[in-house]
Amino acid sequence: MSLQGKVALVTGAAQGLGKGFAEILLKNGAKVALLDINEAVGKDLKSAFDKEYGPDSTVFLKCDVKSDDQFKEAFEAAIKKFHKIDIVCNNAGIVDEKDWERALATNLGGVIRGTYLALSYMKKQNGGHGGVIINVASMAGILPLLTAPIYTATKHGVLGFSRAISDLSRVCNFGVRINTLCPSFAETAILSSMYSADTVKDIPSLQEMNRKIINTVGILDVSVVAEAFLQLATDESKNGSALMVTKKHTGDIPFPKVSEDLANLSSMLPL
Ligand SMILES: NC(=O)C1=CN([C@@H]2O[C@H](COP(=O)(O)OP(=O)(O)OC[C@H]3O[C@@H](n4cnc5c(N)ncnc54)[C@H](O)[C@@H]3O)[C@@H](O)[C@H]2O)C=CC1
Ligand SMILES: CC/C=C\C[C@H](O)[C@H](O)/C=C/C=C/C=C\C=C\C(=O)C/C=C\CCC(=O)O
Repeated sequence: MSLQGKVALVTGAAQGLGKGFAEILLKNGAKVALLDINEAVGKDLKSAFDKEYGPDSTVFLKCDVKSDDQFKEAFEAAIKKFHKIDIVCNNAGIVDEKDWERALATNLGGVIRGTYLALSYMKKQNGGHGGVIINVASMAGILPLLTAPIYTATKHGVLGFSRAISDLSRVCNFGVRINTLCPSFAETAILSSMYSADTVKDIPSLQEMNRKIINTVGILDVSVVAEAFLQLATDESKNGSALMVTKKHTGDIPFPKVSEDLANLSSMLPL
């Protein structure tokens, strides 16, 4: 699928991975609504993008993904500006092991809200013309990160929700592909939480453990994660995929699809 003339909406777009996703979309000819809770950094990014891609290629919309109202208003503003939405990337995420309800509402709640809103505008049954949703989980959505149990739980939730809703979208012919991105550690501001999160900051042995984990698995460039994101957005065979991105390789996680699950239901359940 070519991105020329397509319209994307990216949450948590002001910096880090979200900024990388927005930039690769712009480079490939899409227009992008940049949603973020951080207005100052988001507006600065919009100004930088204006110089590179022209002022009509992006819009910055202040939006807290924990708020139903703000999220809906942002979708409406994006559609008012660009007249449609083809691609939604639910990327906003935080580490907060202390205020775990905030972490849950942002990382998992934000993805659920964003996915349902995107479907309500894009699915064919509502008069939409289809599209693609990319939800950002993490390798911590597949493996347990013992130094961040809340973060791990939210990302396992993102992966489980995205797999189920993508199967639903396929079975109900919504016309919307839903894929999940599972990157390993990437070079962004969130990495500082490895040493400052409430689970680790007072426990030197856990900080040391984090250091060892990172030294072992390495840190990805944002550009590598952005390339994987681009694959999920443009490759129309990716429908219900969960793409793992590590220093060693980028590849689909071989989960069974719902049809296979149903065919094997009797062998999977203790009936
Ligand atoms: N950097 C990494 O090592 C990895 C990050 N991820 C995930 O990628 C996503 C992006 O993270 P990074 O770019 O690394 O972090 P980051 O901290 O650099 O950027 C996160 C962005 O999300 C925004 N944000 C936070 N709460 C928000 C809210 N309630 N509403 C709207 N925007 C909000 C922030 O203002 C910031 O611009 C997160 O979901 C994170 O969990 C996944 C795997 C690896
Ligand atoms: C407190 C956490 C702070 C930041 C973490 C990040 O946001 C990120 O989401 C967490 C990433 C967790 C990664 C966990 C494990 C990573 C493992 C690997 O990269 C390697 C694993 C398998 C290798 C298989 C292969 O590449 O062939």
